[in-house]
Amino acid sequence: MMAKLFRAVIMGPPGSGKGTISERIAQSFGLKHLSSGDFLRENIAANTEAGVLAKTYIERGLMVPDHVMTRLLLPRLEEMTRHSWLMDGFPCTLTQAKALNSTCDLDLVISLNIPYETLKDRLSDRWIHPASGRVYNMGFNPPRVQGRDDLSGEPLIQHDNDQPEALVARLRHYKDVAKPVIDLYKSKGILHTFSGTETDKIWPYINSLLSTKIPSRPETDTQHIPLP
Ligand SMILES: Nc1ncnc2c1ncn2[C@@H]1O[C@H](COP(=O)(O)OP(=O)(O)OP(=O)(O)O)[C@@H](O)[C@H]1O
Ligand SMILES: O=c1ccn([C@@H]2O[C@H](COP(=O)(O)OP(=O)(O)O)[C@@H](O)[C@H]2O)c(=O)[nH]1
Repeated sequence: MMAKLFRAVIMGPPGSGKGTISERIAQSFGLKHLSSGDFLRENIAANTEAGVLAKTYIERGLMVPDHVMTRLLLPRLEEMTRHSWLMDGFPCTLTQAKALNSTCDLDLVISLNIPYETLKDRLSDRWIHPASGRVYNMGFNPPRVQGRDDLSGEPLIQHDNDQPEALVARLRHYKDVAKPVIDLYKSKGILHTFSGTETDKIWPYINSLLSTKIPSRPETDTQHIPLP
């Protein structure tokens, strides 16, 4: 008999380790790691109508409007009827959370609470492979060849909005928009918050929580796939 499907969301400010932890969860528990950022990048690369629109916001360092995000993501999530998944980067706002709520019942929400100094240090040293969204950090998980993506060998870049000058505003914005979302999930009794400065120390707690919720691996495919 197939195990019950599991739906989870991971939230946290920029640099809190959502992508890093999502990869570990995907590998350990066989959930599909869905990333709003990867999905937007794919739509931009494919020049879809929504992708072209989203690009105009992302290029200016702005969030993509709620109606564009929900129109893009919800139909894709509805198609994922046979998979357990972990969503990273969505919902970001209360409007997005309410829209997601009307589409599916979440089992669990992970919220990461990481000190500002840690976020600043990590992001000022974050290197990204733009085509895939793979992230590196020169201390924590450096690429095999400096400045190059491990799989494609293509150059890595840094985002201007990861630098300390832009970070304060991004964090303030995150706090404002995330608070009502966190309150919503708290009131539903599905919110689990993890605090700390190192993913390696937080990970065992997340791992043991998920082990109580997902008794056996629901699927064998451990690949990180962007949404179909
Ligand atoms: N749920 C969302 N709502 C609105 N805009 C979004 C959402 N998810 C992603 N975006 C947009 O896509 C961009 C890229 O997202 P992505 O999550 O890859 O990177 P990011 O902004 O560097 O986030 P983080 O620093 O948390 O990893 C964001 O900067 C934002 O403009
Ligand atoms: O314990 C950790 C976890 C993450 N990172 C790095 O911090 C940056 C932000 O992590 P991620 O992209 O996973 O965070 P997100 O923005 O998705 O929350 C990346 O360069 C990671 O390599 C780190 O240095 N130490």
